[in-house]
This record gives sequence, C-alpha cells and structure tokens, in this order.
Amino acid sequence: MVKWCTSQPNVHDIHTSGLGGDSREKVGGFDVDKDTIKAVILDIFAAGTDTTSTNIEWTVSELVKHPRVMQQLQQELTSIARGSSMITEEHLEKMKYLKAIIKESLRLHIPVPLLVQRESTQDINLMGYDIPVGTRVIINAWSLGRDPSLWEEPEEFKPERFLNSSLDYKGFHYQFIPFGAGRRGCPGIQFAIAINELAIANLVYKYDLLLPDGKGGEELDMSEITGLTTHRKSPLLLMASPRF
Ligand code: HEM
Repeated sequence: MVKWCTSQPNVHDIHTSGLGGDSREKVGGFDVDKDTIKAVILDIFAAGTDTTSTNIEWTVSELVKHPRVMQQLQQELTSIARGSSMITEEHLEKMKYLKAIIKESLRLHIPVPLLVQRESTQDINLMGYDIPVGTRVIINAWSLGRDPSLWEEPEEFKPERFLNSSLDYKGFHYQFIPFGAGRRGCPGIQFAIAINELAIANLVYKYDLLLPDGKGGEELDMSEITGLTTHRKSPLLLMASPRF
C-alpha cells in the first residue's frame, strides 16, 4: 500500500508498506500509483549519483594537478575548521575558495555535457537561424563552459575567476549552466552542492593526496570519455596520507 502524508503543505512523505498493491491516490491533482513512485525514485537515483561522483572525481583530479590550488584550499579549510575533527555544513558558508573551486570544476568538466532535449513550441528565428515548431533542440553546455568568446583562458583551471564574481550555476548566466536552466533545470542542485562541498572539503582537510610512484600532478592524464555523463578516461588512483 502507498500512503502519502500531506499534513504540511507541499510535504509528501511516502510510506511504502508493500509496493505490490494497486493503490492509487490523488496528490496535488495528479494520480500517483506504484509505477509513478518507482519511476520517480529511479529518476532521482539515476540523476543524482553519477553526476555528483563525477564532479568529485574531476575536482580532486584538478586539485592534484594544481598543488598551488590544493595548498590554498587546505589553508582555507584549516583556518575555518580551527581544529575540528570534521568539516560540517556550518563551516561551508565561509569557504569561498572551496566554492570557487567547485564552480571551476563544473565549468571545465561539466558532468552532463548535453542538456535534456527540448522541443520548440513555436516557429522562431534565433540569431539568424529559423527553428520550426516541433524541432528537437539540444543545448551543448560543455562547449558553453569552454567558449573563448565567453571565458578568458577557458582551458585553464583557475578557480580565482569565480572569486568576487556574481556568476553562478543557478540557471541565470547562460554561459555557465551545469545544472541546466528553466522549468526543467536540475531540482537536486542545492543537495548536490552541499554533499559535494562536504565530501571534497573533508577529503582534502584530512588527507594529503598524491599520485603514486612519486609522479607530479602535471603528469596526470585528464582525458575524458563522453557519454550521458563525462567521465575520466583512466581511473583516478591516489595515495592518501592523513594530515593529523
Ligand atoms: C553535480 C551534480 C549534478 C549535476 C551537474 C546535475 C545536472 C543536471 C542537469 C544538467 C539536468 C538537466 C537540466 C536541464 O536540461 O535543464 C538535471 C536534471 C535532473 N536532476 Fe540533476 N544534477 C546533479 C545532481 C542531482 C541530484 C543530487 C539529484 C537528486 C537527488 C538530481 C536530480 C535531477 C532530476 C530528478 C532531474 C530531472 C528534472 C526534470 O527533468 O524535470 N540531480 N540535472
């Protein structure tokens, strides 16, 4: 049986005791049945796991490749955490450099390179191009993030470009839309950023991360393989030594 608790407005707490039933209820005017709930859960798992892990892997790769940035981040973490055993959400707000690093990593290594397809609802002429009604439109957010007419030295990893800048990923600055934009933009954005900030901050706060066999960061292969999400071509293998 599936039961939705709607005691608070807009809060739907799903109780699933035996999803095998045929129960169907109306929530906010929509029919909700077993298949809908399964689809939503699968959607959230599929959309929320590969994207976040990819972003963590690329961010750590860039930090290992740029020891100066890694060192500056460790300084920020140490000075804000002040001896705490863990970085917590309360610390995150003050971590401007960490936030800039994650933005820069999302720009250069956008987890979802092509946004979800749209269909035009009317005939339109856009910058000289005729787009008839019913055309499938695919936005290449990867190339927007690396466009030399929009970014200075777009191929370089420079978190500083986001310091003292109002540019963010919430879908209002179209040169930087790692979470998409508009009504179908990513609903997991706040959650994704919070967990990735926490994961990266704690990893770098607690460990020095180095390539094996005494290799320097500049030797790290940064090739990508494209797919629905953009992964590293070779797995990231690192040695972690505790900092305290
Ligand atoms: C770094 C992490 C993430 C990135 C880069 C990301 C990126 C995206 C992008 C680009 C889209 C398509 C938006 C569009 O076409 O305008 C999307 C959709 C979506 N994302 Fe995320 N996402 C991330 C994490 C998450 C998390 C953690 C969740 C859930 C817990 C989530 C749930 C969803 C869902 C359900 C959709 C489909 C929305 C719809 O079609 O209405 N995402 N995401």
